[in-house]
Amino acid sequence: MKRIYFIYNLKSGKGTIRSKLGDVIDLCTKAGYEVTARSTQSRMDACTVAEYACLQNYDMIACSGGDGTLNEVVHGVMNSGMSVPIGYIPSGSTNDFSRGLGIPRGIVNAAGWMLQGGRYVCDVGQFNDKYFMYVAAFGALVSVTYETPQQTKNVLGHAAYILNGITRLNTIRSYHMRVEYDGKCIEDDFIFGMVTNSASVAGMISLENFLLDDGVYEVTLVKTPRNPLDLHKIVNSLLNIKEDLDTRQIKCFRASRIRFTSAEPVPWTVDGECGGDVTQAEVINLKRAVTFAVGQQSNPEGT
Ligand SMILES: Nc1ncnc2c1ncn2[C@@H]1O[C@H](COP(=O)(O)OP(=O)(O)OP(=O)(O)O)[C@@H](O)[C@H]1O
Repeated sequence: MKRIYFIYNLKSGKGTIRSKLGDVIDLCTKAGYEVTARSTQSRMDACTVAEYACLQNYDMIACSGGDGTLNEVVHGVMNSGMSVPIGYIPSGSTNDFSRGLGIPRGIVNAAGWMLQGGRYVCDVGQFNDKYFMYVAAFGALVSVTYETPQQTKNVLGHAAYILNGITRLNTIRSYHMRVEYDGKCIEDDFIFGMVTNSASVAGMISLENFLLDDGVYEVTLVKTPRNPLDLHKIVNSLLNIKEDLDTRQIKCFRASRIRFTSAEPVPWTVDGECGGDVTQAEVINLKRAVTFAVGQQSNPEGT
């Protein structure tokens, strides 16, 4: 019999998975799987368990939680060196990545969808020695995703990020950085930068024109504004990125390998979790490195 390992985080979002567990297990059973279920017991538990499930030759790993839980499961699968498909049932407070993958809303809908047989082979990001699925970022706005207290996120969701972000606008820091990619180099003062593979970041910033399996990232760098009007324009542009921007204040480009260097340590966030303070960040797109269980449509092989 096929075996599925279901990892769920009761601490993510509003804990909605708690009341849907029976339905998810029933769907997996009806789809022909023997189910092993485990609630995450601490930070990084999902990583350890996902690696274990891969090494035990489970046929699929299902996980329910937010972007942080998914990130840990991806770490586990990558660490195992195996390509066991991941089924993702979003139940966090923002679930940025799920929008890009097209996962239907609602826990039961998402669970049914991941069991339909399609496979999507997706790029994974490497940020120094960490992996990420949809964003590595530094500076203003994005730091709110991991500095917003979990309890506030659970109760207020997106609104928590926005409130927290606005209260920080007057304390924005600037970082002098050298950014190297594809034989090019930009050196300037930046308040914000992000490397993304996602339809949205922090539930606020919406991006279009991206592919999750093309081996390249969208990079957005925001130069330090010279006055409050500049800052206002930047925030407006960032909250509604409809196409590639390359204005005086915002630099956008695509690349598969980017190196950020600074004299002082810069705090980064990786998939909404703390990524550490570093003077050098090497960001690499690992093309089509992890497989997701998705609906009925698979992405074409080798594109
Ligand atoms: N039993 C536990 N006790 C405390 N923390 C846990 C436990 N299990 C998992 N965690 C941690 O909870 C954190 C938040 O999880 P997750 O990101 O999935 O939810 P979220 O923050 O609500 O969603 P999102 O990232 O989409 O906003 C993760 O860093 C994870 O390691």
